[in-house]
Amino acid sequence: MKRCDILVRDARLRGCAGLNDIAICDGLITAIAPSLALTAERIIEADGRLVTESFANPHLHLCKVWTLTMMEDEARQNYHGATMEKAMAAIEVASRVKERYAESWIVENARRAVALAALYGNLHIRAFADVDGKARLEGLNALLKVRDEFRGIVDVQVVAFPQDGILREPGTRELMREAMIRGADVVGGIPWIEYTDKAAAEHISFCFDLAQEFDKDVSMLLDDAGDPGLRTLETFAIEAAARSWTGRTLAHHCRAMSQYPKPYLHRLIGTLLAADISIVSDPHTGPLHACVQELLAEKVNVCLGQDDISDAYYPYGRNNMLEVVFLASHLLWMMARDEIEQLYDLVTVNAGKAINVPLKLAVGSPAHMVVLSERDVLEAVRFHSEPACVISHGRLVDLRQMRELAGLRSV
Ligand SMILES: Nc1ccnc(=O)[nH]1
Repeated sequence: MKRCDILVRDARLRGCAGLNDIAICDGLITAIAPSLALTAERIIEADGRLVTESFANPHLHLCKVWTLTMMEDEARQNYHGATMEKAMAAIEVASRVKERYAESWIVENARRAVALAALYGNLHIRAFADVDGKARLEGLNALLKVRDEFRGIVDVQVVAFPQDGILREPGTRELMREAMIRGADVVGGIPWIEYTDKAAAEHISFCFDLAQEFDKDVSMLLDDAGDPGLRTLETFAIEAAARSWTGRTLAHHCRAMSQYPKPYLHRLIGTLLAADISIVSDPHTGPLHACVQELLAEKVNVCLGQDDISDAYYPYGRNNMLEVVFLASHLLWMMARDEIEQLYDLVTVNAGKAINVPLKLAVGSPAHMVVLSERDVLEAVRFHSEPACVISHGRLVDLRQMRELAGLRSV
């Protein structure tokens, strides 16, 4: 009888009647069919439980995780709000912590957050490291280290992120370039916080120059406040199309979109589709959101992110993407059965596409998957509990070790 590395028996798959076996060999899914006649190094009895591709988090400020406790009490009230003032206040409070930035403690915090991600089957993270005069390259160096530690378990894409702006902050251009030389995976940006539209356009143009020079994807936080006058998403989309950076750009937040006049929104959606831009919305750090339903209806690739874990912007979070779906389901009032299924796609297939990681439970795909404890998507979202098994790159993740690294007691 033929042999494979891992055989998952009697898995329930989304959209499939009956149960299937899944064979994994050399990191790939090699067969999916009922009752496969194979032996394996490891056999996992799914026993009718739901098995899907693993989760991805396309937006996490990983250098800031667990910095909330480093802030004074009064500053902790400044969570992200709908207004420009509140958004800027959170950035300002977070920025004070950065004077104390040191690679050593950021590594420890980030390790804990990435281990939590592994526990929840969240195996691909686009992780932002602040790159500016205060943070210097401490956060970036820390995240590069953690990326290497978790290689093969959780894939971390490190984004060089000019949190305080580029034109506003002299010296940031040089730091961004140095970050790319040191091995950052993605060029980040935040043009909406520059002082003028002209400066925002220059910010975007600088980031694309860097991305083209280093052949990297671009991820930008855009229009992150409830002001319909913020329109850097459009400038970003036009630039992406002009440079043929098709499918290589991800737009984060875009909250202002919820207040755009409808005719402008529809024109904008056309521009997004032309450049194949993905949009990630983070339900936790609301209250305003990109127009998720409208974008989905027009076939824009939308996904959901975790954004923050216990920092100036958001006090909770644990890298559990089913928890993100649970919250999004309430905030977006997407609770019909087909809508819950759609939300599940936003943290699996769509999230993977947004960060250029193919996540699909199909023959020939890399074997990144979760064996959940529940039997269907509705129950999985209801409980948003830890998967029973997590497989990354065709290998079983040691969940006991991940619990330890995450600082949780073993059960
Ligand atoms: N939610 C956010 C976290 C970090 N930086 C931001 O600008 N926003």
